[in-house]
Amino acid sequence: MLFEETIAKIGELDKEAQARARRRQDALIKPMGSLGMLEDVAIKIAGITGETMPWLEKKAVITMAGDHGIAREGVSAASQEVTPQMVRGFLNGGAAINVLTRHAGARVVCVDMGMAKVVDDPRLVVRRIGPGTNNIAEGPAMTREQARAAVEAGIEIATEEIRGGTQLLATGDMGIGNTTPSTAILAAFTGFPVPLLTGKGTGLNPEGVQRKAQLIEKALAVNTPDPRDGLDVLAKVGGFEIGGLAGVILGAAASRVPVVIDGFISGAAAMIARSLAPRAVDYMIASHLSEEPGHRIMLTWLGVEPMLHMRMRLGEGTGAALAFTIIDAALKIVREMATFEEAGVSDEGLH
Ligand SMILES: Cc1cc2ncn([C@H]3O[C@H](COP(=O)(O)O)[C@@H](O)[C@H]3O)c2cc1C
Ligand SMILES: O=C(O)c1cccnc1
Repeated sequence: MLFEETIAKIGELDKEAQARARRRQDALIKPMGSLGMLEDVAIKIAGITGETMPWLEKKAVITMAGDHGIAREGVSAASQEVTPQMVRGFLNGGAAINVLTRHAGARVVCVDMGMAKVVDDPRLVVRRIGPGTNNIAEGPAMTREQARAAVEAGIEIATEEIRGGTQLLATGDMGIGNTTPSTAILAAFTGFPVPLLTGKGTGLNPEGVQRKAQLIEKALAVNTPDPRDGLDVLAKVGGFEIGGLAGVILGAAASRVPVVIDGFISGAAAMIARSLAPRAVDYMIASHLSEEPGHRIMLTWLGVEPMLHMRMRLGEGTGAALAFTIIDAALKIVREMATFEEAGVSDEGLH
């Protein structure tokens, strides 16, 4: 029931808080709207939290790991062994996501949603749905029950974090091969031609990208995911970490906590979340535009605008962690800037 209850709990944004936040922005000593997305994101967070001058001190990136049966078809430049190896890297603090979360004053929570191999480490949150998904070029990635269990695990993890005091969440991923199911999800929802959406991921050559696109087309033909049914899309062409991240987004939205969406894989999870609960989009903040060619189409479909253009294509939550620093800046503007009245600056002609 957690799944249905969480979806039912996702409410509208607080329009009055947003109007108050807008008025505050317009009272600050700057031309109206001149801080662009810094203004927009602060107003959005006011709508989510109900506070005109919010401050989100405790932040966490939930980085979920999973493996993919289709990795054995050679859809990635890297081998599947790298998934657990990188997870150890996250736990030991030496990966890009560790550096960027430390920089942003945030934590990383690393979750095993279903790697092929078990990593035995007490610092790892273990919510394994299975030892990697099935090969989507041959049949469904997982059962509908597993898809639901993955989403519910994500909801629980987000809810526990929030209960522990976390005020800003973000999504991150680790799973060799996972740009392939993410592209399949994007194609299933948008109907765009697969070759237009398929990118090099970790670094495939052009022939590799072409083969990857053919395998994605095959996965869609074999499985015929129903774009009106988010759980069906997740079960047929998704992944355990993608389902978990969709759950993190839904759990955050149900608790009125903003959730920063990282790159391409997190974007696919956001598409699943939106299809399950359209209002979940109101709680999403898009961090950056990935180099994956389908990412712009993905964000347009979601109806969110990325804050950063850094030519990044890593995943792990790295773009989201970087976006935390921009969100901090946006919220400091609201709290620390003087108003026209306080500073004795004339606003004649500006309002
Ligand atoms: C060393 C290494 C670290 C990573 N960290 C994130 N990814 C990223 O690359 C993978 C997706 O790309 P593809 O679909 O091409 O496999 C995911 O694990 C993603 O998180 C990495 C990939 C590698 C090789
Ligand atoms: O945009 C991303 O998140 C991404 C792109 C390529 C490989 N891994 C992640």
